[in-house]
Amino acid sequence: MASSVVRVDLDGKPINPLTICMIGAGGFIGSHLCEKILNETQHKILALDVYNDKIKHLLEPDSLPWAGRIQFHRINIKHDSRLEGLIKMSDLTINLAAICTPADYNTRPLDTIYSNFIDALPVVKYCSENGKRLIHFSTCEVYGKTIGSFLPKDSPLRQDPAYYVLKEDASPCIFGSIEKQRWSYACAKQLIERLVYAEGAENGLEFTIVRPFNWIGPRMDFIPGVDGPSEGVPRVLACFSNALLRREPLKLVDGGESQRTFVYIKDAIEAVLLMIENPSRANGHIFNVGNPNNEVTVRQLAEMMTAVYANVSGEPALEEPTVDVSSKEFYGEGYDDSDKRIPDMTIINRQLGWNPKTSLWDLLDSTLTYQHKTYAEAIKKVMSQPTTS
Ligand SMILES: NC(=O)c1ccc[n+]([C@@H]2O[C@H](COP(=O)([O-])OP(=O)(O)OC[C@H]3O[C@@H](n4cnc5c(N)ncnc54)[C@H](O)[C@@H]3O)[C@@H](O)[C@H]2O)c1
Ligand SMILES: O=C(O)[C@H]1O[C@H](OP(=O)(O)OP(=O)(O)OC[C@H]2O[C@@H](n3ccc(=O)[nH]c3=O)[C@H](O)[C@@H]2O)[C@H](O)[C@@H](O)[C@@H]1O
Repeated sequence: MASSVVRVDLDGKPINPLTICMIGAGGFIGSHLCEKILNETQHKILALDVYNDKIKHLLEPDSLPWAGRIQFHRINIKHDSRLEGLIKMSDLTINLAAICTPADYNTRPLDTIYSNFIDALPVVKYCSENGKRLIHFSTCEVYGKTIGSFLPKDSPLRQDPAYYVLKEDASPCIFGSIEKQRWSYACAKQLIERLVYAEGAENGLEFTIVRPFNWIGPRMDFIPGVDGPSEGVPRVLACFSNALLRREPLKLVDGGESQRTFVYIKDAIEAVLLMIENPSRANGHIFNVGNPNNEVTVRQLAEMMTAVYANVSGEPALEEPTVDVSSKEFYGEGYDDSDKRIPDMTIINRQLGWNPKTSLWDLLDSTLTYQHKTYAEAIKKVMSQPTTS
C-alpha cells in the first residue's frame, strides 16, 4: 500500500504526485507497472489500451484502496481523437503499445511497422507540441546481431566483450537483408528512437528511451488455445510454458543455440519507476534494462524450465523433453535471429544506481508456479475436449 510518508527521489527531493498517461497499460509490462505505481506511490494513471484483462484486478471493485487513481480508457491509438486530450491532461506519457511477438515480424510485417513506427508518431508529436515528458519503450532488438557474430567461428576475438556487449552510446545497429523480414520490428523501433531523439535535439522534447532485454514473468503473452488463439505463437516463455503444461516436448528453433539474458519483470519495473521519479537523471538518456548475469542459450533455458516445472508441478519431466525444429517450419520464410544479447549496464548504474537482483532459477520458479496455478486446470479441460477437424 502507498503510505502517506513523503517519498523522495535519488537526490533527496520530495516526489510530487504525477498524472501518467500509460499507453499499452493492459499488456504484460503495463500490468506490472500499474500494480507497482498503485501499490507504492500516489501517482494517478490514465490507462489506455484496447484490452484490459491483465489489469481487471486493479480496476474492480470500486472499493480497492487505489480506486480513483486509475482510469481505464479503451482506445486504439491508430484512430482516436481522445489521445491528444489525454496526453495534455498528464504530466508524463509512457508508450508501451506495440506488436512485439517475433512470429508477427515476418508474417505481418506491415502491421509490425505501422504499430511500432507510424502509430507511435502522434504520441511523440503530441508530447513535443504540448511540452510533455515521454518515456518511450524501444527494444534491445535495435542492436540486431553482434559484431562478433561476423567473425570466423574459431576466432578468439569472439570471447572479447568488445565484440558482443551492447552499449547504448557505442554499439551499431546490425540488421539482416530486407527479405529477412524479422528485422521489420527492430528497424521500425530504431527509426522511432531516432525521431524521439531528434525531437529532443531540435524541439526540446524531454524524453527517456527504454531498451528492455527479455523481461519475463507472470502474465506474459498468452497460452495458445486457453487465453489466446490456438495457432498463435507467443514469445519463448509462453511457448515453453504451454508445452510443459501440455506435457509436450519444447521446440528448439535451429538447435536452440541463440543466447539471451532474461530479467525478472519485477526487477525491471523498479528501473522504470526510478526513471519516472527521477526526470533530471533520466531525461535525454537511452537505457538498457536487463540482467547480464542471467545468460543462457535457448537450449539451456528449455532444460532449466523443464527442471523447474517438474519441481513446481510434481510431475516428472518427459524422457525426451525437447525437439528440434527449423526456423522456417516454426516461424516461416524471412525469420532471422539475434545471436547474443548482453546489456552494458554503465549508463543505468551511473544515472539511476539500478541493478537487477533475481537469478534465472528464482525467476523461473516464481513464474512457473504462477503458470501452473493459473493454467494447469484450464489446459486439462481444453485437452479433454474432442478436437474438431
Ligand atoms: N517484454 C519484453 O521483454 C520487451 C522487450 C523489448 C521491448 N519491449 C517493448 O515494451 C513494450 C511493451 O511490451 P509488452 O511485453 O508489455 O507487450 P504486450 O503485447 O503485452 O503489451 C502491449 C500492449 O499494447 C497494446 N496495444 C498495441 N497496439 C495498440 C493500439 N494501437 N492502441 C492501444 N493499445 C495498443 C496491446 O493491446 C497490449 O496490451 C512494447 O513496446 C515492446 O516492444 C518489451
Ligand atoms: O524480449 C525482448 O527483449 C525482445 O526480444 C523478443 O525477441 P526474442 O528474444 O527473439 O523472442 P522470443 O520469442 O522470446 O525468442 C527467444 C529465442 O527463443 C527461440 N524460440 C522461441 C520459441 C520457441 O518455442 N522455441 C524457440 O527456440 C527463438 O527462436 C529465439 O531464438 C521480442 O522481439 C520482443 O518481445 C522484444 O523486443
